[in-house]
Amino acid sequence: MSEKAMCSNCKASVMIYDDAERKWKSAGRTPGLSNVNVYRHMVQNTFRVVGRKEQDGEVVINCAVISQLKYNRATPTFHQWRDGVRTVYGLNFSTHDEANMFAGAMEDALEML
Ligand SMILES: CC[C@@H]1C=C[C@H]2CCN(C(=O)[C@@H]3CC[C@H]4C=C[C@]5(CCCN5C(=O)[C@H](Cc5ccccc5Cl)NC(C)=O)C(=O)N43)[C@@H]2C(=O)N1CC(=O)O
Repeated sequence: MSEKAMCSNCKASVMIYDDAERKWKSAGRTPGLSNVNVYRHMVQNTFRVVGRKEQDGEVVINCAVISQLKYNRATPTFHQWRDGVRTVYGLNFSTHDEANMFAGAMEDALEML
């Protein structure tokens, strides 16, 4: 397996900011919790965030982690970042612990880039 999970079992509601309407929308077909993870490609040394809905496995986020990424812990359980282009992602975590675990994986990835 060429990709390694950097954190285990973080649950969050994955949101995307709708600039036009100036409000957060749930990523994917329906609102709900997703398993979110940061994956490290062990050969290319690249990283990406993947989130799959708990209910049906729908992939609701698949976002490259680029070195310029600014990861913002807006609140202890709501973290956000911009992808390189124009999408603002928000993760509304179930618990502080999961938020800290995910943020730690993200910050580790950014240090390795
Ligand atoms: C799921 C509901 C959600 C839960 C939690 C709170 C937390 C604050 N919050 C927000 O949306 C805050 C309030 C102001 C608004 C204005 C603009 C936004 C939206 C788009 C990005 N942004 C930036 O402030 C970016 C962030 C950034 C900094 C640094 C690096 C990267 C980034 Cl992305 N700053 C720049 C300078 O771009 C924003 O996050 N905003 C959330 C929120 O109210 N709710 C409740 C609801 O919406 O009902």
